[in-house]
Parts: sequence; structure tokens; C-alpha cells
Amino acid sequence: TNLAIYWGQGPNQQRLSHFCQETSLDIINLGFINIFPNAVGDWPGSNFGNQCDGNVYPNSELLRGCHQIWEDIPVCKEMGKTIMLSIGGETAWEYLSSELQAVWFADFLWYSFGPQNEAYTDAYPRPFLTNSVDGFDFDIEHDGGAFYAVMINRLRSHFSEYPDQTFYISGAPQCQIPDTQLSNAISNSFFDFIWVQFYNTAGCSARDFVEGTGSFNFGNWVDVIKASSNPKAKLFIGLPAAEAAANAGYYLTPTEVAPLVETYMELYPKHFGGIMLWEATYSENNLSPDGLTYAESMKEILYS
Ligand SMILES: CNC(=O)NC(=N)Nc1ccccc1
Repeated sequence: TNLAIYWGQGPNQQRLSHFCQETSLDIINLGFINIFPNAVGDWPGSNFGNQCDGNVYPNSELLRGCHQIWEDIPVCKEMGKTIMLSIGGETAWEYLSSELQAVWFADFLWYSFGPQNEAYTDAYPRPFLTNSVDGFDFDIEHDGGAFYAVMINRLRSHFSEYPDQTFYISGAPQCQIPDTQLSNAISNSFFDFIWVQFYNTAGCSARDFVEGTGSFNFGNWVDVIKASSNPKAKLFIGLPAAEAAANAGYYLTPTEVAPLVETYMELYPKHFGGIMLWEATYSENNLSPDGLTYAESMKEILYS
């Protein structure tokens, strides 16, 4: 099973390669492409917190000086990490208002952040230079809906142009079913990983499991996946990596997480994909009594 973690929005965060040294991390979601194109031909915007040098491409909010990221992606790949580019995020200015816009956005992301293709280098920027991400994550927290399936299917058609390489699509729905933002996409396009945010939403959270309310709904999410375009998608338990990483009351200590993970890993061995954490810097600063980061504590639980 895998441990996925978000990086890019942490307070005073360290650069990506710092986290790629941590052997407990398998998948790293770079957050975020947080501004969506207003129309076909318009460029999206990005934000990676304290990283990059503040410069953007002309007439856009797309960062162009992310030297730490373009220097560090090769280090992370060398360490065997899967690097996903995350679209959306909590503060994103996001909406897709047409199929054409969804196709344009997918093409822009592919030619700008996917495998370098000489035929497109003058039409599209390369914010991470020649580095290619391993896939795209959808952290759509509002204004979701029909066109995400179009966008993801377009990305998948680009993936198929590189049959000898593997690219992934993932999503981070809230735990309430159906998730307003992503349920349409999950039904109508192929996801490899779904990491449900089992926090910040009462009535279905990991906290509900600990309290014994019976409303923690991992099992129902397995049913959603079985009815989706990819019935074999891997389902991850999304958790806050520290008290301050989520709204009050949703953080679980490693001692509280262990029985939850053991229960659902055994109940759903085919669908249980692992744990997702929000987010890397909070995990880093949240050490257990024996000095493990929260992510390391989670990895120990996954392999216990
Ligand atoms: C996968 N995306 C998130 O986990 N976003 C997230 N945690 N946003 C947030 C919401 C409320 C308080 C802090 C962070």
C-alpha cells in the first residue's frame, strides 16, 4: 500500500527534495494549479507557497521561476517517488464552464507539464522545464461538475500517446457521498487513485470511526468505486497530518489511526490503496514521542 502526501502549501515549507529523502512517502501531490483558464486560449495560474521566484509568464498568473521544483523533480524520481500535479485546492478560483474549456485546459496541462514534445514547445510554456509529472490530481473543493470528466478523458487520450509510460489520474473528494464536485467525474472518467478527505466534513470522517458513530463511510466509497469507470481504482484514507492541518476535532493520533487502518485494510484488501495526508510540512513538524514524523508513523501502521 502507498502513502500519498500533498506538498506546496505548507507554512515555511522546505523544498521538494527535502521530502523526497523521506522513504515513507510514495506519491507526492504538488499543490496547486489554483487558477483556471477563463476561456479557451487563456492560461491557468499556479501557487506553490514560498517556492519559486515570484515571476510569472506575461499576462498570466502561471509561475515561471520554480527552480526548486524543476531541480528537485529528478531527485524525487531517482528516489522512486510518483509526482502528481494537483489542480484546484481550497482557495482555488476554479470552474469549468464548457467542454471546449475543459479540453483546452487538459491540453495546456499536458503540453506544459507532461512529457516534453518539441512540436509544442513554442505554443506552450514549460514551467518545470523538461521535467514531466506522472499524472494529475483533482482537488476540486467547489464549482465542480460535468466537465471534469471531459478534461480527464482528454488527459487519458494524451496518456495513450505514450504507451510505454504510465500516467495517473487521482482525485480528493470530500467524504460525503455523492461528492458534489467530483462524483460526475468519478462515474464518467477513469481514476487510478481516490483519496477521500475523511476530515473537515462531519458525519463521514475518520473521527466518526474513533467516536463509534457508525457513519465513517469507507465501505460506501468502495461501492461508489465499484460503480465507477474504474471499479479497480485504489481508495485511500485521507487524514490531516497534524492538529493544525484541519478544522478542529478531525485530527487522529497514530494510536487512533491504527485500528481504523487495520479494520479497513482487512475488510477491503482489493480496494484499500493506503493513506493520503494533508500535508507534508504539518507531518514534518508533528513528531511522535520516538521522533517519527506523522507520515513515518502512518507508514509503520500500513506495514504493521
Ligand atoms: C486534499 N486537499 C485538502 O486536504 N485541502 C485542505 N485540507 N484544505 C483545508 C481546509 C480547511 C482547513 C485547512 C485546509
